[in-house]
Amino acid sequence: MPDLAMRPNRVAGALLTAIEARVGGDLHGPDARVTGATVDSRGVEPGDLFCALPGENVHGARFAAQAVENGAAAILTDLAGADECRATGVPVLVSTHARRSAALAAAEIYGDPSRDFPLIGLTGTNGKTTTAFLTEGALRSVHAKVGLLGTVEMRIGDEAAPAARTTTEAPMLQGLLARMREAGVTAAVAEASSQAIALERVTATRFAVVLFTNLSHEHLDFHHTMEEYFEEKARIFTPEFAERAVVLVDDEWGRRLVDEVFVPVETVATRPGTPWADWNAIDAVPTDRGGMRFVLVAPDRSRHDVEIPLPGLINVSNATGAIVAAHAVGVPLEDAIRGVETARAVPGRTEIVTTRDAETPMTVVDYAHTPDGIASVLDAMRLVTPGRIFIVFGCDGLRDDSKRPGLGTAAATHADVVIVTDENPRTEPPEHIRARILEGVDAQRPGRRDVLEVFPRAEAIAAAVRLAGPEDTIIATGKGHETTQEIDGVHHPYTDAGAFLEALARSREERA
Ligand SMILES: CC(=O)N[C@H]1[C@@H](OP(=O)(O)OP(=O)(O)OC[C@H]2O[C@@H](n3ccc(=O)[nH]c3=O)[C@H](O)[C@@H]2O)O[C@H](CO)[C@@H](O)[C@@H]1O[C@H](C)C(=O)N[C@@H](C)C(=O)N[C@H](CCC(=O)O)C(=O)O
Ligand SMILES: Nc1ncnc2c1ncn2[C@@H]1O[C@H](COP(=O)(O)OP(=O)(O)OP(=O)(O)O)[C@@H](O)[C@H]1O
Repeated sequence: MPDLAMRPNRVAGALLTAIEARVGGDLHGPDARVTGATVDSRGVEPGDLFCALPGENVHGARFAAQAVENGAAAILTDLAGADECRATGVPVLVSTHARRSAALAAAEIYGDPSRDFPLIGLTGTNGKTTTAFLTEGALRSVHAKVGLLGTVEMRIGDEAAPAARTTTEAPMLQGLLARMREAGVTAAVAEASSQAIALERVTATRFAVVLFTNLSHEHLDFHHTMEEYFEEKARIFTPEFAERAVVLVDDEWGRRLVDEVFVPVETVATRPGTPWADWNAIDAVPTDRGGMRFVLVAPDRSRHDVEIPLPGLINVSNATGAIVAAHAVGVPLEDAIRGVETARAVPGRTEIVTTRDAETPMTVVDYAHTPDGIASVLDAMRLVTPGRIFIVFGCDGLRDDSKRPGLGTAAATHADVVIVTDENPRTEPPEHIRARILEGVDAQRPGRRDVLEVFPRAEAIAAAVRLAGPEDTIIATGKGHETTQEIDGVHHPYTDAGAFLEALARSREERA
């Protein structure tokens, strides 16, 4: 797979006075042309505007001198960073809203690339990455070169790079979009996390369509309340960001969003019991290949058969959202359906590691890390499991502590055998994280029947493999596509798929 160039090769750039006019800050120093933008001094290229932003640990202005040494032609910062940046001698643009200004400046420098091809934005608690891959498939059915930006990877046609975060910082996002335009991309899809919206990473980005998947408990360490979390997501359903919207109305938040959307909106219902919407996915049943078959009813009441290789109603929702969003940017409906049916597999999301045979269970790697995600994926696996469902999971350290009991309750409610283990504890004591999850397990299953606490994680997977029979399914959730486990600041090489394969090989040897 060829490496991905993160920026365009040719950039006209922008004058600082033009940027000042757009962002509304104060320019100190002479006018100059800047030809790129970055928030990280280590990634500065000659001619860049270095955006020195306040961080959680340190102010970016601390790195102003290093940025200038690396070739930064000018700096954008806030009042707190102004003196340190001005001491470097390059022109400094000071803005009271530096994050927002950085996004607007980057869009100006790269020539507002999101206006030059249809970009679909996806937001919601669960299903963004899966829907992004499915949407990419739908777009590919008629577009020769498609872009994708999300949690797993950033991709332009056949070139790709692993992604560090769901939604990258605005200057990199604008650079990537400009690179897409230069490379001949004619349609793209991008995940927009709620944190990214709050941190202005998608500001100055124009979405032809924004899609809302669902909302449930997540990131409340950052957003504090569900109300605030919802309001943040709702921000991109306005003319500042979007031309039109597609909203899944399976949950109360989607139904509420429809009333607050300020752009033309199409509604989508994908679950039994959801009131009839513009688009409806009905009669969903599992296929004997482990996927789902359903009927999509279009607004003109025409009926379309859809068959996807992914399990459960969650993926019926994801596939339907992808089809409707792609259709909204001009992909003919039948092409969008065929494209979703044959989309690239999504790494680490309901990904089957081994199918069941006469002796061993089916093993699955997944990325559910919210209570709703765990409940939903276990329900999805139930449809393809004649026996018991084992779940192996933990929770990341230094993230939303309040969701941990909810994870435990969801697992104890929807799985048969619950194995609590470690995920990426980071610098938190792992036993504290496990204890918080077990509080929720106990609320649902006070006697702890079929509940185990096993660590390290590979041992937990091995324990599940020892206990499960051929009719059973073992699902390890929370790490998905990740290739390391972060413990005490060290990233240890580790994959759940590798742990499964090793444990299965060992159990085969023991039986032989
Ligand atoms: C809260 C948040 O957004 N944090 C991001 C922020 O980190 P920070 O504020 O701690 O940065 P810092 O270390 O204090 O540094 C301050 C500034 O100095 C700069 N710097 C730092 C060192 C240096 O040598 N040179 C330099 O210029 C940094 O680029 C930064 O701009 O700036 C860093 C550099 O851009 C990001 O890596 C970091 O994201 C962290 C990793 C993160 O976890 N972010 C989460 C909240 C996040 O964005 N998650 C969402 C949602 C995921 C989901 O869908 O579930 C996402 O979109 O991924
Ligand atoms: N529509 C859905 N509703 C609820 N849960 C879902 C849905 N789609 C997927 N999931 C579950 O959530 C997990 C994460 O899915 P996915 O990566 O597609 O979502 P995401 O929104 O991109 O999350 P993140 O940004 O954290 O990666 C999946 O592994 C699956 O267990």
